[in-house]
Amino acid sequence: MALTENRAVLDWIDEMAAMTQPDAIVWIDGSEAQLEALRSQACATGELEKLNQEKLPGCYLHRTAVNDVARVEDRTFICCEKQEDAGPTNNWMAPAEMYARLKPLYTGAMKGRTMYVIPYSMGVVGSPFAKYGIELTDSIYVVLNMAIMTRVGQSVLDALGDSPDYVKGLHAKAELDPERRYIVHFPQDNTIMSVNSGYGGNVLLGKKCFALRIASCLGRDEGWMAEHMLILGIQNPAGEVRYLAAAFPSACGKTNLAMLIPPAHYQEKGWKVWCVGDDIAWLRVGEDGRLWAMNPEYGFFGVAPGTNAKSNPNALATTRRGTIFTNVVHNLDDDTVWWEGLDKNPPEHAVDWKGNPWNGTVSAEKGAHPNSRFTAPAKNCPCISPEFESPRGVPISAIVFGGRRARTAPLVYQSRDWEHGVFVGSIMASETTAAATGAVGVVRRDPMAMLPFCGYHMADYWQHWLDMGKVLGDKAPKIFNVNWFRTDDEGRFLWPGFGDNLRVLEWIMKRCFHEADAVETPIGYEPKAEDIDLEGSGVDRATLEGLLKLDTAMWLDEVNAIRAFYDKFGAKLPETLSQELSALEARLH
Ligand SMILES: Nc1nc2c(ncn2[C@@H]2O[C@H](COP(=O)(O)OP(=O)(O)OP(=O)(O)O)[C@@H](O)[C@H]2O)c(=O)[nH]1
Ligand SMILES: O=C([O-])CC(=O)C(=O)O
Ligand SMILES: [Mn+2]
Repeated sequence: MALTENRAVLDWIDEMAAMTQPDAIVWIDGSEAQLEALRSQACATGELEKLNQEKLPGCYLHRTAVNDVARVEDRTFICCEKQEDAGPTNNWMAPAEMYARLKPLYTGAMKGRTMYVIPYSMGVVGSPFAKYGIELTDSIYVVLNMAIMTRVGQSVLDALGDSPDYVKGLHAKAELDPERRYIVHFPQDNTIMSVNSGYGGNVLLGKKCFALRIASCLGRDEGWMAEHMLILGIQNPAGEVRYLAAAFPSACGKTNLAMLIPPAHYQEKGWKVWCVGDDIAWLRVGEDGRLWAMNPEYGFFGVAPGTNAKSNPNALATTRRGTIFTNVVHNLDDDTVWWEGLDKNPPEHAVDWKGNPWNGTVSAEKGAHPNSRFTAPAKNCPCISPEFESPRGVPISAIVFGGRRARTAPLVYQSRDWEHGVFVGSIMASETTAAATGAVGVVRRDPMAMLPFCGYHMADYWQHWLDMGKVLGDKAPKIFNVNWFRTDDEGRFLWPGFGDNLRVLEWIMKRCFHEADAVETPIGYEPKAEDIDLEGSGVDRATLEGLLKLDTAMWLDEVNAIRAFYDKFGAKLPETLSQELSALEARLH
């Protein structure tokens, strides 16, 4: 039975059902009883496996198809009327053409299956900043993941009332055919269509599809920003909590930074880090003129490999109940899960992510997929911020950009002002990871970590950042860039990373509150080596100085690479950014 009388919703569902032809339609009301029944059903069909309920209560394992393990950027489209509005970094097709192409793929796709109707909210239900969506899917796995990642159910429909203002999402697994896989966004229609995939980033439509690609368009039109950013609060020994938002590309450390545990001597002094969000931030100018950030999500869809009791005990603790694991190792001895980097004891009797028998003590092959994930409730996180459910979010003092750069980028630098900071974000580059299909370890430009997620022309997006800076004026957050991934000649990381990153965040926060000095360099302001606390880090002063060092020749090459990248944007490139590039070049000479 329908859970709403909203005509716009009911008519759309009728239309989608007529096309996909499901045997039944089930509305997700958000009740635990309904979700539990779906879990049992998914276990009966093998879609989920129930794990050891003593060690991992409420936890389940799922495997995707072997050719469906990451976001597919080459099959992701932005379908606005004019190609120039999608820009050179997005795949584009005219909406009418794309609708026509998709129609046969969806026609009859749910025959013999059930269509689930998931009403969901990005943000606290009823808050003025929340936005609502409805996802139609034929996958129980999607329903159960959405119920962790977003707020779902009747309350969302009640808050929506009879408004037509919601984002439509249609997902069908179809044949899981990679040749006919499409992740498509129609910004003018607030519509998302995903077909032939069952991997989270492609099918949990509230996440990248809505909260970034569609929301970035809404933000442009409505004067706010949707960003691929974690949000965290840093409590200093005086008890003050200051917030920052940080954009790193996929699999470059957002979840880890968001849940950071301070080094021992920081803890002794009273430092604490609070997690508000680990992947997406919606940022608005508050009544006080400052920039406020809220996390529209309700859970974490985190990278499993590398997560362990030392690197990220908070993330690990978060995954110990109510979590769905995808494409990790199933340890048959005690019915738990394992992944590379969890500990040094890979299980002997296990099943790998492909579903094959696997013996971790002898196998040369990885047991978990490098992009295997956990879907865990945010409330499980031991350091979840008391402001997590605050409808207005938290005030942001610093914005931090970062990526994986083996050489060029120093450990940290501060931009000269907002405009220069936008430039710093626009020139971000990072070595690619397993979070998207394609080669790993290749340097690519990933402006503001939004290359795969910006729903419109990237140069217009940069202009939007510049415009936001004008509105914020002297209340704008300070903008920084970090790089935890610099390596020595043998390819070893020079910086310990993880909890030790707080040493850098401390300097960043002090800069925002005029409590620390800096050295001016051609690329921006860097810390004096003595202003980074190294006590207990295992890093010596010489190494730190190396981490902060600039190679002018390398940066001049970088200038050329940036110019070539900027050329792609033609006349739309904001004048301010080309001026910033020339100014950087002049300072380097
Ligand atoms: N060397 C080093 N590795 C790190 C650090 N932080 C995270 N990593 C590794 O980077 C990988 C990805 O980290 P995450 O925190 O999951 O990345 P993310 O940005 O949240 O990724 P998405 O969920 O794809 O957006 C993991 O294998 C981590 O172990 C760090 O400070 N130093
Ligand atoms: O969307 C996904 O698949 C996971 C994610 O957070 C990212 O890739 O940034
Ligand atoms: Mn992400």
